[in-house]
Amino acid sequence: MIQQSFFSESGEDRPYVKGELSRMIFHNDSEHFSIASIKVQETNEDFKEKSLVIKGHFSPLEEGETYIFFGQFQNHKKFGLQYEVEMYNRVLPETKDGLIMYLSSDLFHGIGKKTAERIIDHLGEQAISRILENREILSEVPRLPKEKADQFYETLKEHQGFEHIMIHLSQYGFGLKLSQKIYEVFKDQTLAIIEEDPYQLVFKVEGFGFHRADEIARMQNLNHDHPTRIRAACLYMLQKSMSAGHVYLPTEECLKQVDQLLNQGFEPEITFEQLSEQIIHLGEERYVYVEEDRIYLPSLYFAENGFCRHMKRMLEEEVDTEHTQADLMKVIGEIEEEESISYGEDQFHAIEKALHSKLMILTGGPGTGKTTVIKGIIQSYALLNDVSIDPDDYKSDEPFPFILVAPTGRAAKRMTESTGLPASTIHRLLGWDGHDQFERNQNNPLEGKVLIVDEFSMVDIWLANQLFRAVPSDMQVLLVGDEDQLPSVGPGQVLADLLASSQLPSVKLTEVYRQKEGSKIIQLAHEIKNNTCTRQSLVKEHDFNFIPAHEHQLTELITSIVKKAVDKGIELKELQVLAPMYRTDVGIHKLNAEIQKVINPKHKQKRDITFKETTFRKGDKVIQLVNQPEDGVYNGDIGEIVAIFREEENVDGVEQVVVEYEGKEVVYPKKDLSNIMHAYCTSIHKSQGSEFSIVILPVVRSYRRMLRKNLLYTAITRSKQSLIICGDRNAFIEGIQTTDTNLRYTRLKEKLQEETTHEPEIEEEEEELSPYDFM
Ligand SMILES: Nc1ncnc2c1ncn2[C@@H]1O[C@H](COP(=O)(O)OP(=O)(O)OP(=O)(O)O)[C@@H](O)[C@H]1O
Repeated sequence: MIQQSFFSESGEDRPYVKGELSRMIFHNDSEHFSIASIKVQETNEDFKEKSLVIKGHFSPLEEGETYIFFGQFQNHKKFGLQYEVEMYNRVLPETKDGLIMYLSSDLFHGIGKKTAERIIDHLGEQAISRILENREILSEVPRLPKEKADQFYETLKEHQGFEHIMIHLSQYGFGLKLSQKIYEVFKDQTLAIIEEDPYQLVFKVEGFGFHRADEIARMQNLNHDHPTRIRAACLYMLQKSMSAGHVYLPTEECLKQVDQLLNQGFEPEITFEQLSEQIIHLGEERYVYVEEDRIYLPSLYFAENGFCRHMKRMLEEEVDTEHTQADLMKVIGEIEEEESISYGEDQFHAIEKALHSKLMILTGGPGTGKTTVIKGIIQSYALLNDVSIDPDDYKSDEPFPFILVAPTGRAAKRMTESTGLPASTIHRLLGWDGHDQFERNQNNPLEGKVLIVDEFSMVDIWLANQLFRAVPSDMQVLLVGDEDQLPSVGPGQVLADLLASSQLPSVKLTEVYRQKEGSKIIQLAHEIKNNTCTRQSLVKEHDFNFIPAHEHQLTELITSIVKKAVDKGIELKELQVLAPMYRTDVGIHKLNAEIQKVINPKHKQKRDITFKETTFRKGDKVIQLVNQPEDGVYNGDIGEIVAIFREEENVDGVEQVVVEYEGKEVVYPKKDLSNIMHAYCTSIHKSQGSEFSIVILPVVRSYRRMLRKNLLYTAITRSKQSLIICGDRNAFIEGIQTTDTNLRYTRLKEKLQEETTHEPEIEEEEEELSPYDFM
């Protein structure tokens, strides 16, 4: 019995170990991760032992069966030598007699020795792989009734199909993990589908890119004008545009981009008619929604229309108040006395308007009193409606009337600190499951009287729709934000569109109160906002300094500033270097590496671990890069590495890094270290919603492509006490004079202004993909 190779070049030269599976030790369904032990029969590796533990991403294998495993040895400190499997193959009998014995075994009910002989006689020694590729050939076997043939095929597929498919997929260069994912979608149709139309991978397998499918198609000599190639390209372009913040693509733009993508180096060119025809087809199949001259991915189409409908629903309602203007004046007077404050005219107006509006937007730059107004609204509402603002006064089944939320954990924390009331992230409020389900929706709406959303500029169209799906019509909502900050990372520019539509009551606070306390940072922010900032504005003050530096001096300058601050006892979490780009000579990666060298250098008593090109060390400041709700950490959270464990020091037998995020510890097995990076320097985009005592901001010419007013404004407004800008004054001034021309394609403003909203043709619940699936 030796291995039957289904494919001639399945890697005879590759290192392998062949053996009988003696025991499955472990299997994790969601990760498709298995550990098993085998009795070794043969190997081309330098290994003389009789048994071996193998591990990798494969489904449970059958005990007693023989397999050939391709992979590599790993020396596990605790468990010794193990084999990490990259690919495997069940060993089938190769001789005719062996095959007959196998097919007539108990495994295949109703196939006796005679039938097995006939199968091999007619289909040859490659019978198994031939049948798996095309079940119809079983009809060539005489005296094999269809029913029996079907049953035989099903059993064969169950036992051989999966592995057969996995081997085939590995030949396309897919790893076991991706192959599993593909198999889960197409099951036994996998190979047929990929061979006929690899672009189905783009449609059906989450995250599968167009270019990869295109490569497979090329290997299969598929025509460059194959209809699904055109459709997949269109879908790909829409997904790409969504990552750039667009909610839709104008048809013409989409056609242009698809044309560029598809016609590179191909003759004859795919015509405009062919492209249009396939877009119509995509629309019919509901992979896209075409609305006039706009093309949407379905989830964004529903989000934009849904959000717009919710806005209109809220605006149709009146606020049910019985209090008079005199009542309001009285309670505001009481609050002013208690808080020793005298509200400015626009602040008073904001409080009054919010109390009378179902839905209102409050905007304003730093220090204009947005938080002061939020507190004023809550206090006035409580006094006028005779409700308590102490959560402890409410029984567990009695909802607290005020719901305070923000898009990020840090912004929510700041809200709690400034108002003294509980605040959470929007995701948590809505009971997000970490994928695409939200516990709260129109069938299970939020409970409370007043919803206040801070940092609303960071909320994308998709989250905005999810939030308002859960807002009942009798709730009052206040959206708070600063329109001059960067738009949301996700698609849309919801706050800007709402303001531009002029359909919602809004109040803009302009008078700066914190400036009165002598803050140059706030003054600078407002000068940038009002386009009045000049070189003269950049003079040194007690909380601000612009240190000129050439590009080649920058890294050294920044590391020395950080070092001095740390030596003075300033905590790392209070100090943040912010930069716009990752990969230049003075980019985020380089700055992180250099600062680490100075602040947390290699030390024999400090453990470290290297993952890809990064060395993480105990004491390093790190940032979480993805949402990990199961561990309570989210994209943008900053923490510190507090421990590094070796394989032999923990029950999981893998190297681990422990990061502490404000009192909460999260353990990362080595393979998950791509979820974090150093955070001595972070991107300005990631800093949205956070504040730091000290901000150090490098601004140099090589960042030019990124330097924009809203980006620099966002960076500057992150600093609370001290702002140090290092670099080139001219680059800075040019940056703040450059407005973002990368306009986002959204239709929200116009839709809000239209009297009726386009009704989706199918229910929102039918959505399958969310924009986050592509990000
Ligand atoms: N009417 C007022 N009279 C006196 N001080 C005020 C007034 N309004 C606000 N302030 C003070 O100005 C400072 C900034 O106010 P607040 O924190 O409410 O502004 P903000 O817009 O929320 O600022 P940021 O966006 O920077 O957090 C606070 O110290 C606050 O107490």
